[in-house]
Amino acid sequence: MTVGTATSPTPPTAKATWRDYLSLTKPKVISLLLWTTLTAVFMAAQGWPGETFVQGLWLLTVVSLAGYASAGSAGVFNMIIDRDIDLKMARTAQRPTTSGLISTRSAFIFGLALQVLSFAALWVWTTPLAAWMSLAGFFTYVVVYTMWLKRTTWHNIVIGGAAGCFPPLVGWAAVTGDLNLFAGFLFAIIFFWTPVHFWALAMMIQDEYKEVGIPMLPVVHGDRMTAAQIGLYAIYTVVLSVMPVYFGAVSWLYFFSALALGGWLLWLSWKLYRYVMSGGHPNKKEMLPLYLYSMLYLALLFLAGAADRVLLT
Ligand code: HEM
Ligand SMILES: CC(C)=CCC/C(C)=C/CC/C(C)=C/COP(=O)(O)OP(=O)(O)O
Repeated sequence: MTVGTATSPTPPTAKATWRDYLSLTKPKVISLLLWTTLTAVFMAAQGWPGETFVQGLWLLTVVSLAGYASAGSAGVFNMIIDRDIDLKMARTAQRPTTSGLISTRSAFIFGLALQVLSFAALWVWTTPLAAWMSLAGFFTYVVVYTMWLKRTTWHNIVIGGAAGCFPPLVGWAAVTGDLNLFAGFLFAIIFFWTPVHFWALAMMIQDEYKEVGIPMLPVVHGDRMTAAQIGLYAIYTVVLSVMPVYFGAVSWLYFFSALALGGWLLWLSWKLYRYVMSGGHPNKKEMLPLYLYSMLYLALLFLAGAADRVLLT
């Protein structure tokens, strides 16, 4: 997490570098989004995703670059739309769109170019459905979450969080040109995981959200309600994560991994719930483990899914 301090706009003489443009794409967040895309490629292919080594490598390269460009473009538009509130929060005040280092016009052209290139590349070199799925993710994040829900309701990240569920569908559709029930489970797992991931963080930085009037759950309904909702969503996530085993889509390797990983997610959520219910105040020491583990959880769960389907199913 980057923690900065609000500063005045950068002088117009300062020149943006490629690193500044890269930062608009939210690279760290994308790394996990892309991981869910690439592991889904292997889950769909149930092996190397091509008839020859080169074919598979080509598909992985296209999906990685186009997936990055699409999610990156969504990040760029998010930073353009949110530049007024980003300027007022220490965590986001240094962004090139808020400091004025990159103009709105340049950011817009950059974001649009990334999205157009990504859509075309997925369409031409993978499948049209993969291109549509990435556009759906982009639309959900930029329009549904950022423009509509983020500033209006605490349900913002539950509904808007659907954006982050599209990357595995992009990977799956890139291989098969189709979607199935298992791909639907991958979508659902991320859908229910997102509130656990985000609300743990939102509790820590709720003062900033409050100051800029963003109605995140801890701001609107307090810590107890947030801790309870985190617990509920953690239960949904773990239950959903083991369900594909029942349908025979994955086997024991995934099953035991999902149980172990999920067990720890439940334990950390329970610990947080107990702490908050006993009157404890949200702080880094208490919230950080769940926030950080949530990301490891998702990464390892998807890895287990890919390993299982490639080696065993
Ligand atoms: C609407 C849904 C989501 C919201 C509101 C959200 C919000 C956030 C926020 C505010 C941060 C802190 C970033 C920072 O410190 O600048 C963060 C970090 C992160 N998020 Fe999410 N997130 C969401 C969904 C996702 C999804 C679906 C993924 C990947 C599958 C993801 C992966 C990450 C990663 C890897 C980080 C760590 C980034 C870092 O260390 O800088 N997030 N998230
Ligand atoms: C397939 C495809 C294109 C998917 C896009 C999915 C996507 C980009 C999800 C991002 C989730 C995320 C970082 C939310 C934080 O936004 P925020 O505005 O609450 O965070 P901030 O305050 O750090 O800007």
